[in-house]
Amino acid sequence: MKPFLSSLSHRFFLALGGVLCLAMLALVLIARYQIMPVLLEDESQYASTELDRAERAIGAELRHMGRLVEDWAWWDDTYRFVRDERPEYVASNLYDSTLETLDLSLMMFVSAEHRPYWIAGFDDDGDFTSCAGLMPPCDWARDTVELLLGTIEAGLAEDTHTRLLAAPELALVGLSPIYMNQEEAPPAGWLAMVRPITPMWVEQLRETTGIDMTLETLAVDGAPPEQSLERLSPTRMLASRHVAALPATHWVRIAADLPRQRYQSSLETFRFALYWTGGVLLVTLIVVLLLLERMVLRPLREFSRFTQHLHRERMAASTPEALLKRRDEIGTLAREFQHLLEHQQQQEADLLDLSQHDPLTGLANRRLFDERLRQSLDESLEAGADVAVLMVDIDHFKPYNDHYGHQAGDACLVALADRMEQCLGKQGFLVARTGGEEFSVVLPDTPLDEAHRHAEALRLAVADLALPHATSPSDSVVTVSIGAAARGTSHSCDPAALMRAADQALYRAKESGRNRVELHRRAIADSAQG
Ligand SMILES: Nc1nc2c(ncn2[C@@H]2O[C@H](COP(=O)(O)OP(=O)(O)OP(=O)(O)O)[C@@H](O)[C@H]2O)c(=O)[nH]1
Repeated sequence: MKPFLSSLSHRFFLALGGVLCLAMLALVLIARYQIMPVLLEDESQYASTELDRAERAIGAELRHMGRLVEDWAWWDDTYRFVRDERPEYVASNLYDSTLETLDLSLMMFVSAEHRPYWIAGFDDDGDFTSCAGLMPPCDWARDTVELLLGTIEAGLAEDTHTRLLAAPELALVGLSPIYMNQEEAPPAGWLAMVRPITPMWVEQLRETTGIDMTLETLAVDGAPPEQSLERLSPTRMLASRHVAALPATHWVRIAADLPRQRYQSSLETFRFALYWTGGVLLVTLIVVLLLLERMVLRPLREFSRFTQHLHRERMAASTPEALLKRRDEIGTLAREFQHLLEHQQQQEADLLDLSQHDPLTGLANRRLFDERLRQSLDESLEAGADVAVLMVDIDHFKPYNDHYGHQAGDACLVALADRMEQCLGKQGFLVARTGGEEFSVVLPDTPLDEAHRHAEALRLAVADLALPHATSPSDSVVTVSIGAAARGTSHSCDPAALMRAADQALYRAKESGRNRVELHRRAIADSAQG
């Protein structure tokens, strides 16, 4: 089985998949370390703004409280009342419906000597009590009264002063010095008003601000963190802020339950962008792979199939037309490959030609002659036909060479080869140069007598060339001696035996004076039989 990575498409798939994963990882990291912190910071600012609004709303209530306490404190009747000059003040002003109307749980008049002068308010059971000082039945107000007296003594209430009260109950407190016509100090006393922070009051604040807030008391040593943000769920968060209150060790915690709408919508937008980016990258990956498959891999596979076919079949095939026609790099490669292929095929043909032909005369060489003779013998045996061979040898060629030179000897060989080719080659017989000055001819489907006629014609044709041979002891021109043998239909023999028979006939021709044809008429024995 081929390894997975040996395929280009697999490698591209892995590489592009890797790029896709890296891109997605980069997006996730950007989201985690760049976008999310910005979103969370934006959310913190939103929470801070909402807490500011809540605090401003409470501040507005406190200012309203301040104006109310000032109105009463700077009223002449109040001034005279705390100076013991208007005893009917209590009966005409300090009754339960007054406090109910003003939404107060306690009103306290303090004398210039910092003593509770008059206390009016609702006790823990909601009963209205009114007392000339801190005494029964106004004992329920002791803690608040002492806390407020302490504040006045600490000099905090030289001007109108409002604070949140955290204990003993959650309330708004307004303190103001009592003056006649807003004259300057010393004041005739102080007036304190306490407005309880009831669930209804908080509900009103929620409606006014649109913020789902709660207020609660917190008693801690030291200052609590000014602001905190707790993300309760993907959709809700709890922002809280601590506001200083009375007594000094206490704080009022404003907690706002806020929607995480902005964060959620930003997150949604980002997720949308992320999914789209991922989707686009994925589609790009698929398109790139498809294009790669179509434009590169498929032609390459076709090319590879072609070369495998070429290798297997060893045939003179041509590169597929579709590849040759391409205008891209693969087309260039295919055309270059085709040039190489043609060049190689040409070289192979040249080599084959060289390996089968004699370079001097261009005739078939011994290798091709042997091959063709064996083929002719096999075919004629099946067809029941004769096969004849001629062995042709130039007479006295050594003296020719010696006299005219080797080059002239070569020219003589070429001239004789041409003549033999004209004489017999044109008739379809294979003429071969099988030795230095020796030629052989194979004559398929030719009985010995007919071979004799061809041999005789050849001998005369050579003599007709009239190539002068001044040093020949037997003639004045170049002549040849020919030995002929044939394998009849009645018996079989191997090529060597047939050639030996022809050679014996040639020997006799030489012995008998040369420039003649001799036939081997006896039965030819196979080489194996000796
Ligand atoms: N020029 C040339 N001479 C060749 C070539 N091949 C063989 N020869 C010569 O052919 C001659 C053959 O001589 P021999 O075999 O002695 O016989 P011959 O002189 O032809 O005499 P007979 O065959 O008996 O008639 C030698 O001198 C070789 O050098 C060749 O390619 N070119």
